[in-house]
Amino acid sequence: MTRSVGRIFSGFRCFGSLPFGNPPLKTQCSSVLFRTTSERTLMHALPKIFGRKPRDFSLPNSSWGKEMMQLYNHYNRLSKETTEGQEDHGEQWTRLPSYNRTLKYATGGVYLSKIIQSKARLFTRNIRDPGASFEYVIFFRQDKLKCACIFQAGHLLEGAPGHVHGGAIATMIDTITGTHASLLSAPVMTANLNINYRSPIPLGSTVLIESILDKEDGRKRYISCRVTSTDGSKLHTEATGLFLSISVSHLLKR
Ligand SMILES: CCCCCCCC/C=C\CCCCCCCC(=O)SCCNC(=O)CCNC(=O)[C@H](O)C(C)(C)COP(=O)(O)OP(=O)(O)OC[C@H]1O[C@@H](n2cnc3c(N)ncnc32)[C@H](O)[C@@H]1OP(=O)(O)O
Repeated sequence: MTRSVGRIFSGFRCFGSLPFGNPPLKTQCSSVLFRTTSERTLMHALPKIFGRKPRDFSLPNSSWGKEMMQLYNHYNRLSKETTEGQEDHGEQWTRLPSYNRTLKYATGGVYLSKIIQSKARLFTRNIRDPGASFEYVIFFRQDKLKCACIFQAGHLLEGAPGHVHGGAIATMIDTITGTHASLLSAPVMTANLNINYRSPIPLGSTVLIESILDKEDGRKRYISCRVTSTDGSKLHTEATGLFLSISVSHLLKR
């Protein structure tokens, strides 16, 4: 089983270098199987009817506040400007789409997602109420040396009264640094995470989480991370993490 899963995963391994466009929902043979216009229309509507179109959680929704939107627009502009034919000086940013089961939308992942805990959902994307918990969007710089995440912490993430739970902050740090390491060499697992909490984050506020690649050494990726106010003036949290690239068989061990 491990070998066949490994074959499927060879598609998934490309995940880190994917252009993060739309996930491959349509079957390649659709134009052959569905000849008439009405059949084709129905076929295209089906995923919507049955809700199979994946929701991209990193797009704006009505819960996003002014600060969240301002920063989102800022990074979005930096993404668009460079794709409109300007020279790439390594400052080109790309928004990462975010699904509640990323595995499902990678090449061959639909089968793998059935084999590995089919009911599993990404921890940070499993609350439907917009704005209640983790609202975030990650952008990465094309040279992959840097990621930036805009995070708005909802009311379900309370730790100290009126402030964000340290575990929720750790979750976000693991998510950004883990995603960053995955972009460099998917799949990875967190081996070590060191966190210093410097100043509390008010519940409902928006913060900026930036990660940088410190060092690569064989299977090891060392990534550090800072959580600051959106203008960068106040340091909330800083962290360093070690991520190890793994083989898919590691995920199937019990
Ligand atoms: C996963 C797929 C990703 C797909 C891509 C998705 C894209 C984005 C989608 C959605 C975003 C979500 C992103 C979230 C990310 C979250 C990630 C997590 O939270 S993962 C859960 C928490 N982590 C664990 O449960 C690990 C438990 N630990 C282990 O499984 C193993 O210990 C592991 C894999 C970390 C290492 O085990 P070994 O057997 O492969 O390697 P050994 O031989 O032990 O170590 C190799 C080298 O690393 C050093 N090393 C290992 N652990 C270390 C440590 N803790 N500190 C320092 N060095 C360590 C060793 O000393 C050794 O070094 P020498 O080669 O001898 O120089």
